[in-house]
Amino acid sequence: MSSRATASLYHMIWAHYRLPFLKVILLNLVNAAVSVGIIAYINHTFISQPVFNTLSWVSLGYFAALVVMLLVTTFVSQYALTRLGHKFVYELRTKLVKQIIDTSVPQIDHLGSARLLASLSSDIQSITVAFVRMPELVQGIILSVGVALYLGWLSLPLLLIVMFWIAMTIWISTILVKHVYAHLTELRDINDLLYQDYESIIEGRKELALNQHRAEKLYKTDFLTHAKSYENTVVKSDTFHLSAVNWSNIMMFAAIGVVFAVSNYLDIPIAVATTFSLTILFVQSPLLHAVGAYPTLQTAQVALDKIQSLALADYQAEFATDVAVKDWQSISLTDIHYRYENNHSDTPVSGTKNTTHANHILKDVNLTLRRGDVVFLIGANGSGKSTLAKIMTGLFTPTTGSVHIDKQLIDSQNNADYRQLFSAIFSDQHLFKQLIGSHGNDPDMTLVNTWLHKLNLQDKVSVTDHRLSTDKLSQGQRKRLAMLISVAEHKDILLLDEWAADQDPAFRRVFYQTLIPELKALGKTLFIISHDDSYFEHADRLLLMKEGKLIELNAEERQRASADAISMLK
Ligand SMILES: Nc1ncnc2c1ncn2[C@@H]1O[C@H](COP(=O)(O)OP(=O)(O)OP(=O)(O)O)[C@@H](O)[C@H]1O
Repeated sequence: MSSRATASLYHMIWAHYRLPFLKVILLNLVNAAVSVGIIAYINHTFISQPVFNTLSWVSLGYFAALVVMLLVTTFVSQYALTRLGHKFVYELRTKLVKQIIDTSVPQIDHLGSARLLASLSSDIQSITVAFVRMPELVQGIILSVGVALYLGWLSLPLLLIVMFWIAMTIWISTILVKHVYAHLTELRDINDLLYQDYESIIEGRKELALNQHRAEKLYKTDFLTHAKSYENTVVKSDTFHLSAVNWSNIMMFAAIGVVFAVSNYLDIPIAVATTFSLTILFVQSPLLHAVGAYPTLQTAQVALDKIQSLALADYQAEFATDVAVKDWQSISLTDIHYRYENNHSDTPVSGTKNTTHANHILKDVNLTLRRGDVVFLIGANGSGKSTLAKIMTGLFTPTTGSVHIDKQLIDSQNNADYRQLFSAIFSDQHLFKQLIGSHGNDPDMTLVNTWLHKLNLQDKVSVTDHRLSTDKLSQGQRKRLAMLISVAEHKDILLLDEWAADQDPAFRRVFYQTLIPELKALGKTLFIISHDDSYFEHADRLLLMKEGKLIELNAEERQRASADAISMLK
């Protein structure tokens, strides 16, 4: 493992938890001092006594007191480190979730839920395990240093030889551990692939149930390959880890032989050699646990690197709950171009030259939305309507061009505030069961109950403590429920992306003829993406999106669109 890579985990702990960490180190030092005290006491009182029966009850009493002190200091120091570790993990988890909330929608779309869930579950888990094992590493190191000081005081030459032996042991062990790290990094990448498989299996459950060939292919070709490769890699990783632990374990026993051989050669008293051997046996377990804990720190580092590679937004504690401009009159989109970052197709869009704008989904879009407008946006599939809706709502940032609310430019500083003006219902709407009113207050229940009836949901859904009783509804009913949630939010602008497409003809008529005027009467500005040519007359303005270009239709064109929308879209 590169020391640069590990540095960042330690750096993070040091940067944010310096004081508590120093407290933990201090507690470990006390614990190491008590441990060395016990060894010194055994050496002085038990081993170096000329005759064994000179031992008194008082000496045994002191020894028992030292053992109790060791018990207490070990517990207290480990407890302090464990608490610190879990605090670190809590803060990491809570910050990560807030960062995901604050990260731009295109970046989250790009990462996909599988990668994010892998980080939220397995990366956090890895870091937690590392912290649970960290006391062993810290205590092992501190204890070894404390014990080395005592042994150096007893016999420096013997200590130097023993240290050389242990250093050689650890050096070879580190070479083995490097392989562990390489396999752990590989394992983490395989974990991402496994999460993608889990996602496909859960999200595609209906398609897989209907097509067992696809299920078999997904299971055998993708999932089993990834699961097998995980198994192979984890076995390799564990083998190197076990080899490192066993190598260290056995070489520590061999060190006892070295101690006696060297003592014999250098004429070092047998009592000193015995103390050395006893001490090696005493530190063997903590030292080996420390060596064993090291890979978990490496896994944590891999996890931390993975979290950092998600390129999430910087952490900030606050939520953007202000509104950019309260009494706004217009929103203007000027010279907007938009290109999806992951759309690497070099194929020029038909009829266009391969200029720098060739792959742009939106091309030179200009639009002013006035307060109170009811705007319909029509256009062929894939023409860019939803993309425009996402730019209008501030969910996407235009590749070039600008968005203004009145005279104020929307930029990264005020974009989150600007978005608070909108409620939107997209095709992949997520239904939150908790109703929220304007500015995060409780919803106006009179309004909610009225709209529950208007949306004809009164027999399906009830609202208790501002919570919807269910979201297990048909697709069309779910869209109506989304409308209820939006009405309760009481935002200035409501954006509907083909909302009526899932409604039956009777309710579609209710929507265009009754609900739109009522929403307008509530003071809302409506931006509605629609294919329903028989209702275009209900719009104040009709816009047409054609291959990424936006055109506003005049009276004559609107009549043509209502009569023959298909010819207009072509
Ligand atoms: N996440 C994405 N990554 C890359 N390209 C995308 C992405 N989403 C959409 N596109 C591209 O952008 C184009 C416009 O998509 P958009 O969803 O805006 O169309 P639309 O007019 O709303 O279509 P529809 O009527 O089918 O909903 C599509 O042709 C597609 O090629």
